[in-house]
Amino acid sequence: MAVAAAFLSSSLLPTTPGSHLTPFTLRSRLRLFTRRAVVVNAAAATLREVCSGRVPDHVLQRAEEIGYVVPTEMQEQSLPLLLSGQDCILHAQTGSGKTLAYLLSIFSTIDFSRSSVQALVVVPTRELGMQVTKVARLLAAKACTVMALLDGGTLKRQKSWVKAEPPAIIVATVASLCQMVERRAFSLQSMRVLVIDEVDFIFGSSKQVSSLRKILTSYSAASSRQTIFASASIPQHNRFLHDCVQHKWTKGDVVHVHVHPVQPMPSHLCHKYVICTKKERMHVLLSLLERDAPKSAIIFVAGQSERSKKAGNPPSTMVVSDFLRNEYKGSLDVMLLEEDMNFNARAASFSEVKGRGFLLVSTDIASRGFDLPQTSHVYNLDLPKTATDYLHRAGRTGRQPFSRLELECCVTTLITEEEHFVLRRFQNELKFHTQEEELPLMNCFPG
Ligand SMILES: Nc1ncnc2c1ncn2[C@@H]1O[C@H](COP(=O)(O)OP(=O)(O)OP(=O)(O)O)[C@@H](O)[C@H]1O
Repeated sequence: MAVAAAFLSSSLLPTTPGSHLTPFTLRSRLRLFTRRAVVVNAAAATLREVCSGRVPDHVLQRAEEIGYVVPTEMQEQSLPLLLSGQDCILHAQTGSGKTLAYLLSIFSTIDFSRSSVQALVVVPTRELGMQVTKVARLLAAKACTVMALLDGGTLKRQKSWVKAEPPAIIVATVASLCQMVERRAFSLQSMRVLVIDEVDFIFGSSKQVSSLRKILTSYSAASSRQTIFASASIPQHNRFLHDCVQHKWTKGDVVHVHVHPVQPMPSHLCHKYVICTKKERMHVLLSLLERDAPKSAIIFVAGQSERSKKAGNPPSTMVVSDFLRNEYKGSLDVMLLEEDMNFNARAASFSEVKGRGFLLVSTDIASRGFDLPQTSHVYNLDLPKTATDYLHRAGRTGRQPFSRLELECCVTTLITEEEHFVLRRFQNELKFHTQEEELPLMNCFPG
């Protein structure tokens, strides 16, 4: 199996305070790691072999039944480190299988017979939390309890459950977790693994950052747990690595597993753009949908501004989904996912979308971690705000690690003439190529 060199940036950290690495030590450390990775790859053909002796057999058996037989490239590179208990920053492309990697690390560490919170996975959105919980429960197969503490109305009930019988694994959003810990529903003193998924996103939110710091330093100590950060994008990762050690979010020997460091965008995705006016956008989208005939698609729309909310306007997501419900004549179900929907409606939308052909109209809440492997097309009806947002939106397609060539995975962005330079900037930053598409023939232009 081919190996891309992972870049272990822990090698960039001074091993003792004040010490510095010379280019020589850096080179020799990298050589050492590359050699070690090759050895691991030569010997490791299956997930079972990579995890052998570390992950309980019943979990590996469940993994195989689900279809996780061969490790992805990022799993091959990270699992030997994760399963040795090393603190890790998993920095790898969207759809590379980070969830399974950190969950296997959790299952290798927890004591299935103990009733205490031993592992915590922190996620930025309810939907990602629901997804991670589902995979964890599938793997655990009732050998331990996995509880989801996600924002919504059930927290009160969960407080009594968690007190009566603490689950071994908790998957939580930052706000729900802090609410529970502060109300002393449970303690994190016996936590042995802490995972922060989409770490750059959570750190990027000024609302969540102080709570996140508490989770990292006040509720338990880095020395008593394994800490794992995951994301496809960790801007200024050397700085982040430095902060991890400096602020004691991790142990001093944290490892940065950086898979495909020079190519953040998965290479199997194709990128296109169509230049049109804002007025033409929805009709252009309709024609694209008719022409592309996606298996399933996510249509990203900008979130509603406070000003527009105050003016009583409907959110763009609703306008677009109503338009598609009226005009789209294909067989896919039009679904809507949006921040302001209540918990039950969001949960229903999210579960309905699974298993059927869909056109999901959403804001960026669907751009992080969402795993809907049947998504063949992504449409950016509005240009994302940053290159990182583009990366995560694009990464909602092409998510079947071993059958990528069977499905055409396309990201199409609708832009005005004036926005073209922004797309070019994203292209340079993320190192991908976009191709201009002719404006598709439209049945009816807006009057
Ligand atoms: N070893 C494997 N064999 C087969 N499928 C796998 C394997 N590992 C992961 N997958 C599948 O690959 C898809 C992507 O995995 P996952 O959601 O963990 O990606 P990710 O790296 O977390 O992506 P993102 O950064 O977008 O959140 C999922 O559908 C998952 O079930």
